[in-house]
Amino acid sequence: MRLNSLKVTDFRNLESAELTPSPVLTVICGPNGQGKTNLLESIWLLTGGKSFRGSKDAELIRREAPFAVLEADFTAGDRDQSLRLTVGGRDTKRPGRTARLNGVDRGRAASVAGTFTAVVFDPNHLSLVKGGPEGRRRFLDAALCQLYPGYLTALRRYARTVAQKNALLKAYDITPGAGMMLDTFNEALSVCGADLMARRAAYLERLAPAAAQNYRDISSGAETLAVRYQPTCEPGPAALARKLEEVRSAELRAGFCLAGPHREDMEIDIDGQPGRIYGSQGQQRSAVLSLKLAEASVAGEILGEHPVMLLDDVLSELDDSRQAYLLTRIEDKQTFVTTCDSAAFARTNGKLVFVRGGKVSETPFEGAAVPAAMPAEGPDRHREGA
Ligand SMILES: Nc1ncnc2c1ncn2[C@@H]1O[C@H](COP(=O)(O)OP(=O)(O)OP(=O)(O)O)[C@@H](O)[C@H]1O
Repeated sequence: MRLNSLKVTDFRNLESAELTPSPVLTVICGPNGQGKTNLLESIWLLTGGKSFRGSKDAELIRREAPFAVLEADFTAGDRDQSLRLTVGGRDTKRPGRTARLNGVDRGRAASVAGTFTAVVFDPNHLSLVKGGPEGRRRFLDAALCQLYPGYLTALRRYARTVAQKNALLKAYDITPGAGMMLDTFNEALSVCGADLMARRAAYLERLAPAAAQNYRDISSGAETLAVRYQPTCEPGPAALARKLEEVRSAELRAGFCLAGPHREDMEIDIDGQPGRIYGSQGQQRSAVLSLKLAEASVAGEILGEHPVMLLDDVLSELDDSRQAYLLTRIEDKQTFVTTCDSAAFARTNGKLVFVRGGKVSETPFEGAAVPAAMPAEGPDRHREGA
């Protein structure tokens, strides 16, 4: 997957901006609060997904403007395509996000999901290592939903059944025929739960070695990362049914469902120790980054098209050699990195793009600090065509 050009109008603080990225690495530089993440977010929205910042559509439109427009040319497989995404305000004829793909009106932006694909790292993803199991389950489920359309349906069915079972457990003593109803719920949960577990296990079997390799590369072989699935029980509906039977009386006491995919976790060890407890900030960041890069490569293997990588503020807390890995060794996947670290500008062999006050330029803004080590603009600075 390759983004060839992007035109942004009235999106957040980007009144009118154009970007011609490198096919490999583009480093988006600028001080805090200038619009770097906004530019990255605009690329992400081309996927048809919601903002990775959890923002509402109306917040995406430049203040006082009626709507925002994103126009992109990209290559998927061997095919050049164009996508126009409009974010309409409440007062416009078409509020919300709508899309035109190759000149054809496709209605809601979500309908183009899967056409332009990207994986994003933003600092909130650090909770993948630092936070509780829920975030790790969400990571797994979000990745699986992208890969297998049926997964979302199965997940929703499972969540609905868990909610119904929880309601029953809470009112167990006053519900006629509660025992039989509980059996029925457990039977349904063991079938659809085992299905989700099988998908998660198969996905992690591919993700874990890829993430471990990425971590070795980022840390120059100095440290290891191990990612392990912690399933609720052995695979298969029969094992899950047995597990649900085992916890039956505990569930009756607790008043909610205690076993199944909604209680699982994924263990993330750095150098043999739980990363959540013992990992340093830089190690935790490297671990999340390794997982995100692995998510993209597994998606690339399964879907036959490597997603574009969007790495927001990924360099902070990383030492020089880890930064160098990101700034110079990304070789064949299109990647965008934002940074406000002016020293990073000098070290990259990617294409530099400068953002200042909502304006985007391929040359530094007047008065901007540019390190002396930075060589003059020239074709060998960029790895285009690499
Ligand atoms: N809807 C909007 N209309 C106008 N400006 C907006 C809108 N939404 C956000 N902004 C502005 O965008 C700016 C923030 O941009 P962005 O988040 O891209 O910063 P950044 O360059 O990534 O900074 P940092 O390095 O601190 O992460 C803020 O000044 C904010 O006021």
